[in-house]
Amino acid sequence: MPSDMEVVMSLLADTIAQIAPLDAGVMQAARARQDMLTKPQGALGRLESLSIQIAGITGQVRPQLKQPAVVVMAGDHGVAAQGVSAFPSEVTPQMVLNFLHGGAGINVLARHVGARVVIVDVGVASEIPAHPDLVSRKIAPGTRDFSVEPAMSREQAQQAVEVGIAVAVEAIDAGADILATGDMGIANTTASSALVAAVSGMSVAEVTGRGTGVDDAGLAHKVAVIEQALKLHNPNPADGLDLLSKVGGLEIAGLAGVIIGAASRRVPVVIDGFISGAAALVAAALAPESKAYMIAGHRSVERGHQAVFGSLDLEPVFDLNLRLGEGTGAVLAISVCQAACKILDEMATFGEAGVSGKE
Ligand SMILES: Cc1cc2ncn([C@H]3O[C@H](COP(=O)(O)O)[C@@H](O)[C@H]3O)c2cc1C
Ligand SMILES: O=C(O)c1cccnc1
Repeated sequence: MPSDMEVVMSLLADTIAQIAPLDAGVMQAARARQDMLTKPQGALGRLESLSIQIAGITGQVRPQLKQPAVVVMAGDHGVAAQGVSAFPSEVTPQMVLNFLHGGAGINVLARHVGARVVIVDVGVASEIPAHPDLVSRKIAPGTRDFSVEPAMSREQAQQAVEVGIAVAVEAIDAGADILATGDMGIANTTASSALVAAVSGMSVAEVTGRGTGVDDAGLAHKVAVIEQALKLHNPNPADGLDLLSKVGGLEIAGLAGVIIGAASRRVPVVIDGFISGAAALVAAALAPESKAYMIAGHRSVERGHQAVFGSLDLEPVFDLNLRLGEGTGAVLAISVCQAACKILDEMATFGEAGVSGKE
C-alpha cells in the first residue's frame, strides 16, 4: 500500500507528466484560416494571436469557449502579523462570505461574462460555515509568519497545489472550457512579491507595491520584511515547492495547481493580477510546459507585475488600472478570448463574401 504522501506526490507528478506541447498543426491551420478572413492580414492583432494560441491549446481549428469558470482560492498569511497590509486578516473570511452571497467584484464581473465562480477555502485561518457553493479543502489555518519561519511544510505546499489540480479538473469535468484564476488572502501581495523577487532576481523594492494601499512608511516596512525573509530562507527559484513552502501562500499554491490542472487537460487558463502572476511563476517552475497554456489577462497596478511578464514571456491582454485580484481582470479577459474565437469561427472568408483580395 502506498502511503498517503506517495499518492499525493504521484498526483502532482502525473499531472505534470500529462502536459503536452500545443498542437502545431492545428495552430498552422488556424493561422491559415485567419489569413483568409475578410480583413487585411493581421488587422485584428491580438485577437488573431489569441485565437491561434487557443486553437493550439484545445486542438481545435475553430475552438468554442462556451462555459467559462473562475476559481477563487482563499487563504490567510501569518506574515500579516508584521503589519504589511492596510487591512486586517479577518477580511479574508468576510470576503469569502461576500463571494458566497454574490456581492463581490468577482461575482459581478463573472455574471457579466457568464462565468461560474468556484470558491475554495484552501487555507483561511478561521472556520467558514458550510455552504453549498464553498469548496472546503483547508490544508492549514493560514500559513506561518515567513518572516520568522517557513510559511508551510513542503508537504503542505504540495497538498495545496493538488487541491488546485483537483478543483480545476472537477470544473473541467463539469463542462468548463476556459478557466480564470482568482485570489483572496490579506497580505498575499507580500508573499507574491517575495516569490517574484526570488524568481526574477530583481530587487525586493523593484517588485513590491502597495497592495491594498499601505502608505510610504508601510511600503518601506513591507520591503524590509520581505528582504529579511528571503535572506533567512534563500528559496531555490527553480524549485516550485521550495518557493511555496518558504515564502508562499496556500491560495498561491492552489492557483499554481489550477494552472497545471488546466494545462494537463488542454484548457486555456487566464491569469489574473499580481498574486495570480506569482502563482503562474510557481506553476512554470513546477511544469515549464504549462506556460504555453497561460493567457495573461491584464497588467495590474501592483509594482512588480511587469517582472512576472518578463519572467514568463507573456503580454497582458489589457491594462485597466485594476488592483483588486479575486480574478476580476481575468474574467473580463475571458470575454476577449471568446471574441477572438468567434472571429476565427464566424467571420466570412474573402471567397465566401466575394470580397477582392490584396492587389
Ligand atoms: C475588501 C477587500 C477585498 C479584496 N479582494 C481582493 N483583495 C486583494 O487584496 C489582498 C492583497 O493585498 P494586501 O497584500 O495589501 O493585503 C488580497 O486579499 C487580494 O485578493 C481585497 C482586499 C480587500 C481589503
Ligand atoms: O494585482 C492584483 O491581483 C492585486 C493587487 C493589489 C491588491 N490585490 C490584488
